[in-house]
Amino acid sequence: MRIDVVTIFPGYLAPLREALLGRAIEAGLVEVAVHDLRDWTHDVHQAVDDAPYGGGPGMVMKPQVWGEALDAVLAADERPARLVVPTPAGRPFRQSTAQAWAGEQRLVFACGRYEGIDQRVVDEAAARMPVDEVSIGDYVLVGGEVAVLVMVEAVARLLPGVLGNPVSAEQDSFSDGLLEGPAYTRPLTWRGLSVPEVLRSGHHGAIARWRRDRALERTADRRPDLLAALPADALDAADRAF
Ligand SMILES: COc1ccc2nc(C(=O)O)sc2c1
Repeated sequence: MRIDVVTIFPGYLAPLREALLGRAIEAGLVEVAVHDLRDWTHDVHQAVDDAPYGGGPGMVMKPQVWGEALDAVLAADERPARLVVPTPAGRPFRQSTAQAWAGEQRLVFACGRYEGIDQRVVDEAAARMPVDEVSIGDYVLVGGEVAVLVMVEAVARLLPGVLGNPVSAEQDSFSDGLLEGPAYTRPLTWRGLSVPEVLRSGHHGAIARWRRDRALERTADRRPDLLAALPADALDAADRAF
């Protein structure tokens, strides 16, 4: 997969080259290119925004600059791309979104700032490629860059070879519709708190059952909406007995 990010703050995306994802890039498992939107300005002030039609607070990012930038970035690689535009007005970004995007050959992220990007940029792009306007949560950031860091990590960790243990991704929170339960490691007792006995029993069936019960318990307590959204056949008799 190739990932392109267009932004007026390229430095915001530096964390993409750290740790696990940085190693994946070095290993060639994923390609990441970050582009400075101002490279496609032509005036001395490198203007990327202007006042909104209809009035109102803040500024809107200019369509001409974005149009030239996306044309150039898309032309840099022949692989078909999905354009992703982070926005507070977007559809929710979920694990299912990350799983769907992990199958893409190419993702191009357009990071807005100010009051956002002129809508015609999205509308014009949608005539030639898939476009997703997405939000990472019910809060408002200052720009799209942090949302891109979140989404790129969520997608990249699903790509073959990126995670050391692929089973981890299969046992994530949300992968089975439930939140993950508690996890423990050594020492056996820490500040008077001990690891649940069942986890030391070596009884794999009992351990699996305990873990499932803790996941159900935590999901019911913290995200009852996820429990309600589970397909009818997702819970077996033992789950229902819990
Ligand atoms: C202007 O660009 C923005 C501003 C806020 C914002 N908030 C997001 C979110 O997902 O919460 S994406 C995003 C993009």
